[in-house]
Amino acid sequence: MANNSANGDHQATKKPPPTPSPLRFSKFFQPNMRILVTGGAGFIGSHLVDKLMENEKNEVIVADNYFTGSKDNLKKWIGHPRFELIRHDVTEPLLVEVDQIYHLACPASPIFYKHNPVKTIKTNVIGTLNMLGLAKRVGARILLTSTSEVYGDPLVHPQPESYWGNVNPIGVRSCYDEGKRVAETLMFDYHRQHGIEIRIARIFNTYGPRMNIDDGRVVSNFIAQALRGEPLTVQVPGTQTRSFCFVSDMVNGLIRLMEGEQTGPINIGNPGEFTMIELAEMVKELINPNVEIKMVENTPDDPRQRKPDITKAKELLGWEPKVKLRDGLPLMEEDFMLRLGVSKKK
Ligand SMILES: NC(=O)c1ccc[n+]([C@@H]2O[C@H](COP(=O)([O-])OP(=O)(O)OC[C@H]3O[C@@H](n4cnc5c(N)ncnc54)[C@H](O)[C@@H]3O)[C@@H](O)[C@H]2O)c1
Ligand SMILES: O=c1ccn([C@@H]2O[C@H](COP(=O)(O)OP(=O)(O)O[C@H]3OC[C@@H](O)[C@H](O)[C@H]3O)[C@@H](O)[C@H]2O)c(=O)[nH]1
Repeated sequence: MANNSANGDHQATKKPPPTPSPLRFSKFFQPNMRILVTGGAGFIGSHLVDKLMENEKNEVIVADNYFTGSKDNLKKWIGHPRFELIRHDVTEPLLVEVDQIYHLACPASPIFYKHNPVKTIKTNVIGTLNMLGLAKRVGARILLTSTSEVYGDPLVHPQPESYWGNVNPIGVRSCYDEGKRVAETLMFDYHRQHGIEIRIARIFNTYGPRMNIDDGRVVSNFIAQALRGEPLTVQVPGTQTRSFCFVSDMVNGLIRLMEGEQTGPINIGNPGEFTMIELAEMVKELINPNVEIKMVENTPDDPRQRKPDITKAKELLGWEPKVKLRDGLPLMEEDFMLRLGVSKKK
């Protein structure tokens, strides 16, 4: 009898191929993109996670030490098959297999970053080194959320990315602003020396739902004070300016930067500029016309003016903010009313 296999005809002996694991066809276990978000339990991070999770092809891993963030911000994703939450401090190395890293971990409110300045600078320097080491090992693209604070108390106004800044290297804010400047340096050195794909966003003041109620930042302070019927505390002189970006605009800008071809640094912020007195008056008008505005002491090295030049973001990313301060404040008020358990004060 002819041996079928001898003439290359394997018909008789051929076994069917092994059945692939059913997981191969599950959308949950075949993500196109595994994304690490450090600081993902915080304010901006948790909104970024919400947006990334909308895409069924993304698997999202959050690493956070809960210093200023909370599991509460991520509660709708806990237990989801495409989501993982790790209690982890970025000053320690992290071994995970990912394609993209959004590196946000760092306290952002001045009262929190000044609380333990040595830890803040370690988070910025050692934390960023660890995340760059991870990016290098697994070939991931990494985005750093730097800050407008790298411009310090700026002498150029508005601030373009080409401005090198006016930062006090030994002041009480230095753990944060110099920390972020070193983090930017590390990003570029890893890029030049090791070819790591980097993205740097310089974020300007961002506000929105889920900010910590007693976070200490100006928008959350004023809204909480207005809802509690307490005086709005404007720190002297009150003529200092900031430009406030709503968090949904910020998240869209960060994703646009990560997905595009530009390393940055690129300013992401809303150029609408307000003095702190103007902000207090707007909060009073929109939220509680009965509250007082009270002038209080300021802290050292408070930048006197801040407004992003977003020409690069517009031209290179096709991004610009959409939500005006006047429209964003009521969205934040709703969230604060729920969390404070209070009703409208009008
Ligand atoms: N919100 C803004 O106006 C603004 C402006 C400029 C830059 N940024 C940057 O954006 C990022 C997010 O800011 P945010 O406003 O969401 O602040 P946030 O404080 O709400 O979030 C920071 C998150 O990082 C976590 N974290 C802090 N140190 C950590 C560590 N060592 N290891 C692991 N996790 C750690 C915190 O627990 C928190 O969840 C920060 O990098 C901040 O510097 C924010
Ligand atoms: O109750 C308050 C709180 C703050 N302020 C003033 O409001 C201005 C903004 O202060 P915030 O604490 O909100 O934030 P800052 O702009 O100083 O720093 C922020 O900058 C960009 C990010 O990197 C950080 O989120 C944060 O450091 C300051 O001039 C401050 O003096 C008040 O007038 N009243």
